[in-house]
Amino acid sequence: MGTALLYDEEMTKYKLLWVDAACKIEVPERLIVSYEALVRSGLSDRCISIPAREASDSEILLVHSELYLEAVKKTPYMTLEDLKEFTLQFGDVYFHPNIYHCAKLASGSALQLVDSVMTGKVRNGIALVRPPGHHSMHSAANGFCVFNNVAIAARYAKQKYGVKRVLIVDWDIHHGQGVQYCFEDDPSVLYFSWHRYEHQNFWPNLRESDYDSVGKESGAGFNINVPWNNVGMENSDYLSVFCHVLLPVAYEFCPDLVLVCAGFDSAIGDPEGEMCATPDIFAHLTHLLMNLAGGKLCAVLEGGYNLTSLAQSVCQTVQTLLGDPLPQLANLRGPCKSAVESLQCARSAHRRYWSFLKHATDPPMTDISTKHIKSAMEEEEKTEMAEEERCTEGKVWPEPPERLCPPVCSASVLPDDVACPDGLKRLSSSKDLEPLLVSKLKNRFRTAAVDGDGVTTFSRLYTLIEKLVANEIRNGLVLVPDVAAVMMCVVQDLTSDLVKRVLVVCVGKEKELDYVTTDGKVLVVQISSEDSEEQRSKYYIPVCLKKGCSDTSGFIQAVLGLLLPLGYEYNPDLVLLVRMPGSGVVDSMWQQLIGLLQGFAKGHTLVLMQVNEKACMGSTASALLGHPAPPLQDLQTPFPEDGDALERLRERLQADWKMLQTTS
Ligand SMILES: NCCCNCCCCCC(O)(O)C(F)(F)F
Ligand SMILES: [Zn+2]
Repeated sequence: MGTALLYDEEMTKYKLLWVDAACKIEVPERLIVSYEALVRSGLSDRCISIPAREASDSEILLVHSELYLEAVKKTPYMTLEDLKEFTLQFGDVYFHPNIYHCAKLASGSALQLVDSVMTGKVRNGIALVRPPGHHSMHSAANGFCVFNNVAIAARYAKQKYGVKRVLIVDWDIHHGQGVQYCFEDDPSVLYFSWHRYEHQNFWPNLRESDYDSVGKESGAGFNINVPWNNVGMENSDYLSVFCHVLLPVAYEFCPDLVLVCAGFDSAIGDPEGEMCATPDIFAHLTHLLMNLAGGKLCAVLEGGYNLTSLAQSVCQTVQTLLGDPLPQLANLRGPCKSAVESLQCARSAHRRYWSFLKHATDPPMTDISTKHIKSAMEEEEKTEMAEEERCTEGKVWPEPPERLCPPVCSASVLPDDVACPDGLKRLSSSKDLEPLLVSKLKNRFRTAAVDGDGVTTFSRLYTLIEKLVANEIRNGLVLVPDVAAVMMCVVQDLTSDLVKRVLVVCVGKEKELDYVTTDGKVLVVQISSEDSEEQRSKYYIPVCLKKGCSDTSGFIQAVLGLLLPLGYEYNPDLVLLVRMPGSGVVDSMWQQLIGLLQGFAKGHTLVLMQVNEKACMGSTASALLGHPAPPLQDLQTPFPEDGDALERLRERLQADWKMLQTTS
């Protein structure tokens, strides 16, 4: 299934008609450069074009009052003076004779996108719209917004398709207070927003944008605010909040539909955000949401005012929606102190509502009243920091790297008597191994793993790895008689010259890994039921789940809160996913894991499985081919000892691995 693209040039046909410093950045070119970048890069041709339509009155009334709608209806007939007068009653927004028409098209586009996804016409999609929506309220326009496009879409999806749970992720740099007000008492809509806040010194300067606004009445726990109290946030800060706040809650919430308030003013170069995250971060933010709700994801444009970073960010988002390999994010150095404080506050504010956050620790007590003093000091500190160090609009950043699709998506190396799963390309050709390597294999493994056909298996396996590294193949599946033996061998010899860093994810445990490299060329994360007595090295991380890998709650918590942050920081060139026989891992969890690991090493994942587990080859192949993983159903509360152990493990490791930091 494809990716929908909604765009109508009619939505470029309104603009600011008078002088207003607050509104001058919201220009038609925002939409034009975004769409043109998609056309120039060939991405628009790969999307399924869906026409925009006007939202009807009843659809707009799902969120807004009749009073407000009737008032806006009059604006097309207003004189310039009337429009100015009408605008005065609202904040940081402007009206234009054609904005009502465009606002209906913007909301209608979001609804068209929901229809296309919910009817299965497409898997996911994006609507490039203006005016944006997330600030507009029941009876008020605000912050360039007239109708709340995403809030209307959420209500529409529930009403028309009986969607039970909607997740709204708002990565725009401003707080979508309109969305928060709309759903704050509604447990069926989980609203997550991060936003520049600076202790209430940044627009819209609302006390209720802080982390302690968690929702009201039955909606308590379903509103998550992560305030950024400094500018200059980077990729590490964004990913840390996804791994340690949003994703654990999102997986526990288990939404049927994901809507994204896709504002790109949170990218580097934007005059509003003044952040430093690069456009390719949106490739990963999108990817991390794509295994929720069976892949049903609707992104709707909100803000974004630096036309260069906006266009790049839109392309990065669309390329991920299309399933292209992800760019490697280099030198993630962990969240800054202010970000750790924000994420720790958000986690502790939500600890009582989400079992996946149960072990969050409280931030050191700094009562709110001292906050403005602190921020003044930080302000002082920042100005001391050389001005050019901070991100300003003049900031330059590298073009996002090209994300080439290898000619072959998924290859397999299987024993001759095992049928190849649909969609996988069987690798039979294999160049002969150097005799030296064969003899090394032979004398290292006297087991059957390296008898006659064993050498064939090895030579095919090495060929597969060479093709992965050469980006001729994206990922692969290998079935062998003895997984543990082959893994040891592959890892030892692999890191010779072929790849610089291998992330080995070992699911289940047969026996102690009797080697551990300490040079950092291999990072092993082993998830199993047995505790490993001692902590070997920074590069061997055993995660123990009391009930073993069949405990999906514990497993997904370890993946989100430990494996993902580690993987991002380690930034491997190859991921070796080893499924030990009898691990007991649940199929949907296995597919989720493969899906999430695609975020590393440009998707170069090599799955190693034992021949006697060939029954799960089908679901493995499906995940490797990029099909969305099935939702993790009815997740139980994780076992307290596992939650505690994970928290302790993070605290112990965070000195070496900055991305594990959740406590300041
Ligand atoms: N220096 C100019 C001050 C501007 N203050 C208003 C900012 C509005 C932001 C709107 C947005 O970006 O959140 C949306 F997504 F809605 F478009
Ligand atoms: Zn914004």
